[in-house]
Amino acid sequence: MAPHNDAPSPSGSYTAGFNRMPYRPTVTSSLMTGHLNSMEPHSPLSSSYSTTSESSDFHVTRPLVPGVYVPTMCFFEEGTEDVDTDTIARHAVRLARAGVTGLATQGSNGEAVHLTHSERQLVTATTRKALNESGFAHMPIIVGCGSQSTRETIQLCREGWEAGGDYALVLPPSYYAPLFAPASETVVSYFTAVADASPLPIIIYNFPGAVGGLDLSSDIIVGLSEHPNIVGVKLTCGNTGKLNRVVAATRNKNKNADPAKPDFLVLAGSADFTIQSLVVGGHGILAGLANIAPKACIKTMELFNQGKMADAQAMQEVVAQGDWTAIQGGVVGVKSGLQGWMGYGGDARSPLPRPSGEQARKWKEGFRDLVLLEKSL
Ligand SMILES: N[C@@H](CC=O)C(=O)O
Repeated sequence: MAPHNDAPSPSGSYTAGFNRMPYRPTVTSSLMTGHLNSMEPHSPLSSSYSTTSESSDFHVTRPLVPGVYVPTMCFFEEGTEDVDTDTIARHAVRLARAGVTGLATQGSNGEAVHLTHSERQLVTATTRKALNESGFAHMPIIVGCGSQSTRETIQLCREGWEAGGDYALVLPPSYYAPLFAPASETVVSYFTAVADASPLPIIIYNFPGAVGGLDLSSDIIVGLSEHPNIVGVKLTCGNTGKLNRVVAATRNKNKNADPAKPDFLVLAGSADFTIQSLVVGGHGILAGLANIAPKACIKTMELFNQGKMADAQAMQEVVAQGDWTAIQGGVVGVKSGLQGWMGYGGDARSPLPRPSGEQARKWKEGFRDLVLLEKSL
């Protein structure tokens, strides 16, 4: 896939965390609502994180580096189901203080499908503001932007940018997948069109379970990685063979690349295969379980990186067992677990069910060993 014509020359002065040429589509949309304008999500960073780019259109981007990224939960007021900005802010700061590398709003745990466009912006802007005000202005926010049409996905990317996001996590559309042109053609043209137009660099989201089984191959992902505005992938498919192929094919695109800042970030999409993905060259995780146990997820990576394999494996076993509860319970079970152990979480938006007392006890119990480990760290 040829780089887009608008890609600037290699001499560009871009300073973000991936060692590639910057990509600067022109952004003309202005969808800020009153409450977002008053929050000024970008302003606290305008000096310390500005690039010296020739284009004022280009969004300031925080480095995308290896580590643990958390798709944050979205919280709602009891009764009204209005977005609970206080809890969203508090949760973001708790995760940041635990030491995670970045957050993702509107990932699979963020109930994006339950939110209006303006609510999505409110969640992202609230998260940005909370991080900025608590000393984590450097921390990147990835915004879930996948939608069923190319047009709406681009709009969500623009709105995510306006709300203070740094990267867009994009699922392929799936509702009309049986009508897609031969093999991968429609999916490739979708990601290319979105990447061409998005002010946010794109992270491909491969989660077959969320898109009717549509599973992007390593060939497709590696091909898309050539686009200057596609900078990473989250693989929730759990296929570490694919992860290995993608890492191998996207490593060293830039011969001067800093290994701490990979050109193309390859993340495991679930905490239950953290060290398995690190073994084959992965750069970390973007995993819902870190809402419950951020320190255990970080420690698992650290032990592996320190070469303490037996300890890393022992910790991975506890993490994988906890993740089984998260996988079975989904957003309902993770919120219930948070409520049971941390005293906040509440319910998912209707029509997702409220857990019964017995179910709540089951979700809490499923996280017991993991939470005890977390509290010991
Ligand atoms: N199990 C996944 C679900 C989505 O990717 C996660 O941990 O986030």
